[in-house]
Amino acid sequence: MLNVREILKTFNLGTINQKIALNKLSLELFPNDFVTVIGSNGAGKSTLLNAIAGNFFVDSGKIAIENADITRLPAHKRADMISRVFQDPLSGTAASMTIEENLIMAYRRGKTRRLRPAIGAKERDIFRAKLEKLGLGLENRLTHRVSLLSGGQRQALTLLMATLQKPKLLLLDEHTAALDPKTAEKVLELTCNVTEQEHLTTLMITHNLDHALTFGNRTIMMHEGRVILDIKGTERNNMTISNLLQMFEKASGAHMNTDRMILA
Ligand SMILES: Nc1ncnc2c1ncn2[C@@H]1O[C@H](COP(=O)(O)OP(=O)(O)OP(=O)(O)O)[C@@H](O)[C@H]1O
Repeated sequence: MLNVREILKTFNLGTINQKIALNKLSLELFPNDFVTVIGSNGAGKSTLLNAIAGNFFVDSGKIAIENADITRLPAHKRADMISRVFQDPLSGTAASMTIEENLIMAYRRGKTRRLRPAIGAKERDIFRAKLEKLGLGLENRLTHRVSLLSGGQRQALTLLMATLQKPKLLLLDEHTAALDPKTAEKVLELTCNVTEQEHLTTLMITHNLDHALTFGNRTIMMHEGRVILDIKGTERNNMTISNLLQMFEKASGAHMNTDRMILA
């Protein structure tokens, strides 16, 4: 599904600030994989998602989705295939627009750009049905401005918008980290529901080691721009957080060093 082959990304090449953020990293995702990504600060997790989304071109290596080489495809041309949700609940939606105006933009993504009439009754029905599944009562607030919603409601709406047109790949960049624990759990539950219902292939960065082992079917650990562990199947099912930390230390020769790590 996603095939990342030996990608290299160096920032500030030839300067005192030179940094190899991705060091010939390889990763393969299979259809319906939900992979959680953990690692120390500066391990290259966000840079990996940026490379896949096309925020920059990698220095070398190859990125393919469903066997199509996208390595040199600009970000806007990857946007039909790849959806991304960021940490900041304010970043994924347009505050001054209504819920239905936000949804229609996502719904018509990648479709012909000719002038369209206003939102139709059929589209509203689809939005109501999808919003109802979130269980947040937003189906009755289609014409409310998004600025009136809470952070959790906005992040749930962003998630819905990111998956309204089924993406080939969903990238979640610590998308619950800025929410209070209860809301974070709710948004994670919604994430699981939508990825299962839509059979999505997903990469999710998290600093919460419990979430890393609980959600999805695979966990990868990154260190210094590489994937150093890929845990799945029975090994993952039986894994405790303490095992995970031990494995990290053995594979990397370092302590997992993160200012935001949540152990449980
Ligand atoms: N645009 C950039 N310019 C220069 N250096 C960068 C840039 N983006 C990332 N880096 C550097 O690349 C390395 C990897 O950063 P990245 O943000 O991918 O790490 P991360 O694993 O997501 O870390 P964190 O858990 O702290 O968010 C870091 O040393 C970072 O300072």
